[in-house]
Amino acid sequence: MRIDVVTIFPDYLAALDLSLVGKARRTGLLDLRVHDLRDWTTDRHRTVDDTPFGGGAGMVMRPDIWGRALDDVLGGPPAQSRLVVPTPSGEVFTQRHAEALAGEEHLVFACGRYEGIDARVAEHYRAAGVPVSELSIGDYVLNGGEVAALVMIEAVARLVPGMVGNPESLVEESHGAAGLLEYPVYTKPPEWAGLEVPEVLLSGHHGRVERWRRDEAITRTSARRPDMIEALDPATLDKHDLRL
Ligand SMILES: Nc1ncccc1[N+](=O)[O-]
Repeated sequence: MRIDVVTIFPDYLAALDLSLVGKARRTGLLDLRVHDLRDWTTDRHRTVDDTPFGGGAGMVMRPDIWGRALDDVLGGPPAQSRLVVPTPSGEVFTQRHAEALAGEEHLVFACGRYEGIDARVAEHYRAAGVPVSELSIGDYVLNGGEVAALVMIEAVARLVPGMVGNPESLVEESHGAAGLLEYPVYTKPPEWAGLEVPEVLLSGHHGRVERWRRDEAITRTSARRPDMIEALDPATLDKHDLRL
């Protein structure tokens, strides 16, 4: 998979050189490239924004600059690229989106700052046949799309086959295939601060451990995310032998 990120703060994406994504880059699983939008400016001040038509506070990022940058970044191989625009006005990014994006050949993240990117940019590329996803990581306002891009890239990259050591661990985690929050986890020492590890986990009885974990996942999800319980389809409940 190839991922390009276009931003006026390329250093913000330096975190991607660490841990999972850093390893993927070294092993070639992930071809990740970060570009400075200002490299496509032509004026002395390397300007990327201007005042909004219709008035209002703040500045809007110019379509012509973004157009030159995205034409270059989208233009090369592979043939099918998806443009991802992190924005608070986007569809909320979930694990389902991460799974879908992990199946793409090429993702291009356009990180806007200020009041955002001129709306014609997304419109232009959609009309040109480029799939465009305007996605939000949550209902709060950041100063730009870079942090959101980091979040989405990490969520996507770890699903790329070969990225995570034990793919099995991807199933049980929160928001995983079962559509539930993960059960509580424990490790040594068996007693800490006067608190014991649940007896069943020390029993060595795998069937009972599995049952306890499933029940804990349901209890936790019901308490913290009743919306997720509502969204469960009966097939999932059956498949994972879950009883509400
Ligand atoms: N929440 C956000 N605020 C600013 C830019 C992008 C954002 N997002 O969620 O993708």
